[in-house]
Amino acid sequence: MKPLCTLIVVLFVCITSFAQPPRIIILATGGTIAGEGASADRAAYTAGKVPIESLLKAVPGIEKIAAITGEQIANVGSQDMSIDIWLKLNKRINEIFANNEADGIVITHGTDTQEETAYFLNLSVRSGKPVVLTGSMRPSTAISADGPKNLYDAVTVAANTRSGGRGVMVVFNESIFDGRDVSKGSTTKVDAFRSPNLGPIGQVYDGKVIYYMNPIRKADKETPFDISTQKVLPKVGIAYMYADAEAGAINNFVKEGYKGIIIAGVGNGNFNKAFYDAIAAAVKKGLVVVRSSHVGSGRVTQFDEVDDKNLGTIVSDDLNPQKARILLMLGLTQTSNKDILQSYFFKY
Ligand SMILES: NC(=O)C[C@H](N)C(=O)O
Repeated sequence: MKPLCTLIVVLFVCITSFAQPPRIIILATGGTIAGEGASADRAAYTAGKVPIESLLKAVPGIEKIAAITGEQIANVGSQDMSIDIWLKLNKRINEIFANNEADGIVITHGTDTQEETAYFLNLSVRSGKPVVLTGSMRPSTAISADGPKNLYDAVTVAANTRSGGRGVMVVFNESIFDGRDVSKGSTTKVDAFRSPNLGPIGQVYDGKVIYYMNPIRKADKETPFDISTQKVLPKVGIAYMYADAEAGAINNFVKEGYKGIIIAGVGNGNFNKAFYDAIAAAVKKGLVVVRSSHVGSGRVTQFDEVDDKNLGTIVSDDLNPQKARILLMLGLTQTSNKDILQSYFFKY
């Protein structure tokens, strides 16, 4: 009789836990998805106005995918995204997963800096559970606003059991992107995101999630970037190289006490003599200088036209300058050893 009772209890627990819908928490930060304008076009709209409760009301059927709760972390246009908000997001996400409050998280976010937040969280969230960012290109008050569909798709992806262990993702216009490679590729179009080195890792279509690949460059549970006690991050600036550029930005970063500089170089992370001399001086002063490129895709490789050994620079691999800045800021919270920092750029 006893084993039979145990079996019945186990079956009951299994059935009731299977019957539970996935629990998704939406962390809202603002953006055009929460944008509001006076007319049905995009003229003079303001990003980051509408609260998460109203965004959810505009998505019919979303309650059938998951048990959803919303929290307002911030309400800004993502041009005003800040390290403060990043640290707040990181803390709340790690807390949600540590306390088993949700099976997945969706973050609504402006598109301008969405790729940066996605990569920051890809490096710093201590969990393999799904974290998905989304947003929109048209404000909530515009004709054919794309926010409700993107939010529906993002929740669909976050609630899917196959979405775990793929790092932080961006879901936009029915594509699923790896948070490391994704980049904004159009200033205005609804199809705003690209993954310049990989392509999308999957698709979400009519409520179905299909994956084509699994990103391996992610930090997940083993992240070395524990920033739970961090109030600020080491300052890292970006200097943009172009024909006949002067090195004022680099010299200013040194003067202002920055700890690192990313060079948004031309081609394979190249720069002119003015940059070379300023970089050499910055490295002598102890700043970590990383060569990246503003080309938009491809790797920056070591020891080609620039002698990194002699100059004391390291390379970003295929991270664009704004993502290289994030990895260097997080890396510098752990070490200032250039070999270790370079190994981060080849690993993450
Ligand atoms: N489409 C958008 O979300 C653009 C807006 N400036 C933002 O990043 O918040």
